[in-house]
Amino acid sequence: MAASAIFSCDQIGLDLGGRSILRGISLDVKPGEVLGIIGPNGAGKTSLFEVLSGRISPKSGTVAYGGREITGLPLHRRARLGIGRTYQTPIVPEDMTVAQVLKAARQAYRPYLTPDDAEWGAGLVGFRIPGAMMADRLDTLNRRKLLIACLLMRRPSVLLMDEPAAGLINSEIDELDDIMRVLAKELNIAIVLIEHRMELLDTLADRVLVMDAGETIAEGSLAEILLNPRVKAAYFETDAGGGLH
Ligand SMILES: Nc1ncnc2c1ncn2[C@@H]1O[C@H](COP(=O)(O)OP(=O)(O)OP(=O)(O)O)[C@@H](O)[C@H]1O
Repeated sequence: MAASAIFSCDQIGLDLGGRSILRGISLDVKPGEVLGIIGPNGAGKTSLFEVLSGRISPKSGTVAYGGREITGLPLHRRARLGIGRTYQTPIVPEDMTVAQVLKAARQAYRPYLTPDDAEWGAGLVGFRIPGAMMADRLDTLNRRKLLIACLLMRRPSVLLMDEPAAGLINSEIDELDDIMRVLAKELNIAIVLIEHRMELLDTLADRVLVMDAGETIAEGSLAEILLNPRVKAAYFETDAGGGLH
């Protein structure tokens, strides 16, 4: 792990359903840095997030946060350390108002947070929906904003974001892009971002890691990885099937 990294994994191996899903995946991210992860469908990106967030234990390898090994720590304990995760589909509770969701997040665990904390989190993502609105009536962008606000009020130092732009139109993606830049560059949050939109990675990612079939095939700036022959092969060979994801 690089000396200044806040979060890292080393040589992660994972088997699921008797199949090898991840082999030898290592990465690290520094405060304020955005690390993009791309790769074709089935490359193992989401499985890697399962391991990084603590939902699944790897077969081999380690995960570390702030210089401390946390491989055996479950999801809720990692959240308390300051590692937040967002999912591809922004699922919000069906029977709660926006205010109730924010309150539940404030009181999910100690220390309980104040309404000011929640307001701060909501303000950072520009979430301006009245508290009385039912959360399941929100559009995709506002669902994402609400869920990110719930994480931000805890002042996380690492965010694992799985395709946060999925289901958004271009103007919304631009807004999200601005929000993420503020989180990384002004709040100094380390962000690991699964994203297949090159435009978003181009403006946001400091480095990009490319996965294919459970392995890392390239890592570097977006310009560098696009010139990499293995990346080109993975990109063009899978293009008919949807390209990089
Ligand atoms: N619970 C599971 N049991 C068995 N195999 C699984 C399980 N979860 C995922 N896989 C397999 O692991 C491989 C990696 O899947 P994963 O969803 O991590 O890839 P991905 O890169 O996120 O793909 P996508 O871009 O389509 O989301 C796939 O072949 C998938 O079928």
